Amino acid sequence: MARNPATRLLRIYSSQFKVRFISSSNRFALSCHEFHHPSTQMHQSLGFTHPERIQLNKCSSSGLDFRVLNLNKRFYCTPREIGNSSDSIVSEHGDDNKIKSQASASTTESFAHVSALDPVKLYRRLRDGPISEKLGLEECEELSEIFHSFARSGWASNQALAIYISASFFPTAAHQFRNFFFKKINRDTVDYLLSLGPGTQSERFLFPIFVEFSLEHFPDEIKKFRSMISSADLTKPETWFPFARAIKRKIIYHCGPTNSGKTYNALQRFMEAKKGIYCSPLRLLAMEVFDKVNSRGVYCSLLTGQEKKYVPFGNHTACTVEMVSTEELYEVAVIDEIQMMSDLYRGYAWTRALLGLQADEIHLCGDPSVLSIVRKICKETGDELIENHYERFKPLVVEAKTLLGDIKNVRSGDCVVAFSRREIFETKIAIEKHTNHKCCVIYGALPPETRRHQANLFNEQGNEYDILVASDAVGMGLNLNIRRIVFYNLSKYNGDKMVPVPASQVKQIAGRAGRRGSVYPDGLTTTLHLPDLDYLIECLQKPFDEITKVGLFPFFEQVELFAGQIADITFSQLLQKFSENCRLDGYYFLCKHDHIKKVANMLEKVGGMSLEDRFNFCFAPVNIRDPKAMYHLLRFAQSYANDVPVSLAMGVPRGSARNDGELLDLESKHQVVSMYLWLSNHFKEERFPYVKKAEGMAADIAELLGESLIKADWKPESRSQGKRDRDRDREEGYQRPRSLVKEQDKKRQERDLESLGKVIA
Ligand SMILES: Nc1ncnc2c1ncn2[C@@H]1O[C@H](COP(=O)(O)OP(=O)(O)OP(=O)(O)O)[C@@H](O)[C@H]1O
Ligand SMILES: [Mg+2]
Repeated sequence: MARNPATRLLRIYSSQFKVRFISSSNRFALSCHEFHHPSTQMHQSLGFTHPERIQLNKCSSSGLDFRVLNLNKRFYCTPREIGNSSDSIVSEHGDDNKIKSQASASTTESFAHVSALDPVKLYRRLRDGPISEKLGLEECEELSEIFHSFARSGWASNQALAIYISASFFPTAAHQFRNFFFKKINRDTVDYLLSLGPGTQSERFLFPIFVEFSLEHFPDEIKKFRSMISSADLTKPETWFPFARAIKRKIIYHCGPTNSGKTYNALQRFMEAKKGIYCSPLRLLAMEVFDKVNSRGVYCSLLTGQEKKYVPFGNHTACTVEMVSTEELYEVAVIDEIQMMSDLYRGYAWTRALLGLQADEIHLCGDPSVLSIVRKICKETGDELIENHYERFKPLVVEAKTLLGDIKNVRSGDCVVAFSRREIFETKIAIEKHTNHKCCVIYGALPPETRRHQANLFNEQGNEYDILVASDAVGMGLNLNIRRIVFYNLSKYNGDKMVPVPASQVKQIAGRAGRRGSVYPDGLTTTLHLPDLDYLIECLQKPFDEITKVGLFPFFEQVELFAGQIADITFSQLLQKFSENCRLDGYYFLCKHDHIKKVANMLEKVGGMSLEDRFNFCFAPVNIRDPKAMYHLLRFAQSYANDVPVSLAMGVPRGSARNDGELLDLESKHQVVSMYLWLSNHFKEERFPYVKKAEGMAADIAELLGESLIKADWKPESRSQGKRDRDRDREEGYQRPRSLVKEQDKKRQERDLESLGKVIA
């Protein structure tokens, strides 16, 4: 009669161990205070110390599989090994592959067939089989560990998306799967799973069974998630614009570095066309084109988020890229600064313009970084692509001498670029105090009108305003009379910490110097501090990175469709869910929208707003770090939702600013007025009856700001920068404006004058 292996084992082991037989089945628990080492060899090889806790996972005619719990190691003994009491060899299932394979070779005999089973069959066998016999405590523990690891597996959760098990539902599904398993598992499967242990192997084994289980148990969840996913489908964005697809478009990519005539050439075609649209990255640039084109006798209207200037009989429009219509037909469209498709926040506007414009000819102007992705897009859209490559009119020369850390070394025609408002004002004040130069100032928070005024003041020859102090706001496309760009520093605050300014941005800013047609056709660039020079040179020499993804953002209709799948959720949560679940093709990314979510959160307080109004309000141009501006936006939304005329309820100061606080207040007030104008252009105009008043206020504030900047000789503050700078000063010991410097200091000083006169193409 075949002996029960357990009994045999017990007997064999009895000669070596003192074993307490706990389970009535062939599963054991040995507690090690009763464990005696069978031989010195075993004792040495395992290094057991008393007391040990042993769990026997498996004992059959093929051998003994057990785990030393307090070592958390698994071992396997073959019957021969077990039987040979004097030479007991115990193999460890662990890091040692040799031992592992020896173990699994033995395992093969008993339960390896489980791994070869078709998961569908295995699942059905489990499902239709009897309720499983009770598992031992230790076995339960280990199985639990395996399932726990499965439920937390990123791989499994990711794979589950393919059968429409969402990432948020996956842990629940995995838990129910575990319960099912515990109820229905059979001995071989337990043994096999235990032999795999928690981790990759068991996950790979369990997953197909999980799929079968899920398909049968969660049809509703799967259906729901499937329709949610299909409503958050952002794949194939080229199919969103069937009218553009119906046109055989000719795309001309004007590809080259700054100051190479890209925009100029595109605008030539724009002006020749019967009907044209120019899409600008900035209001200021749209205004510049609007002026230039009209001055050439081509009637051109202006359309930005804030202003509509219709020129009678005009068939041309200069607009900001966000405002471009994909419904109108044009002969020629120009999309300037096309590399902005990859912008993390605003990229979607360029992508939409490229995919959706209904134009016979589309001129793209930009650096080469998105050329290969534009090629791919044109393949998908079926458009013809023509590439025109450009070189800089004049080389940009790096002055290796730098300003030697002394701002007094500025010269007429210099533009000093700094990356914070505080540094801009500090520089302006220092220059005006220590030299005979006067400064114009351009930075992002200034209204475009004021920036334009400052730019004109600087561009005009024969006045004392011959230095420009600016932020990276001068970086894009503008044509200024700059002889030399001087980088005050080359690092900036990214909202979290100081980081080096990206090379592409450095190139773009430096490219403002020596524009063709300006009074200084030879461009120079340098840094204030010598140690920053190498980084400047490095940036200018660096080839353009190839962009691999461009931005997308859903239309309202897509968000609405998605919202239909989910009940009782705030708008900000809805956006979050959308971003978690949306599907995108390989070379698209979903644009960041944290600022939109912040506004959405604030607007939660406003009841009675339709989803569409909410969506559109969230795009209003507001500085989310400016509490005053946020307060006014909330007020506008409340009035709008309550169906009462939206009032401005804000006064304009009588005179120009006398200190930085007042200057900040003017900036902030202009932003509120600008927001009002934007809303009036995006919602029913009759609900915003004070547009005229707002336009007047915007002009007055812009003028006051201009006057204030000319007078400004006070120490700058800033809404958030002040605190940040204080924190930074505390942390790092403020000596002078940060630069990249500290780390690379010594190395660079050695090389400084070597690169004198270095010419960068
Ligand atoms: N063929 C030309 N004749 C006269 N002026 C030109 C010509 N091409 C370009 N320019 C002038 O050269 C300057 C730079 O040209 P443009 O603005 O087109 O450069 P860009 O390559 O678009 O630069 P960025 O990348 O900085 O936008 C402009 O003032 C433009 O008017
Ligand atoms: Mg340009």
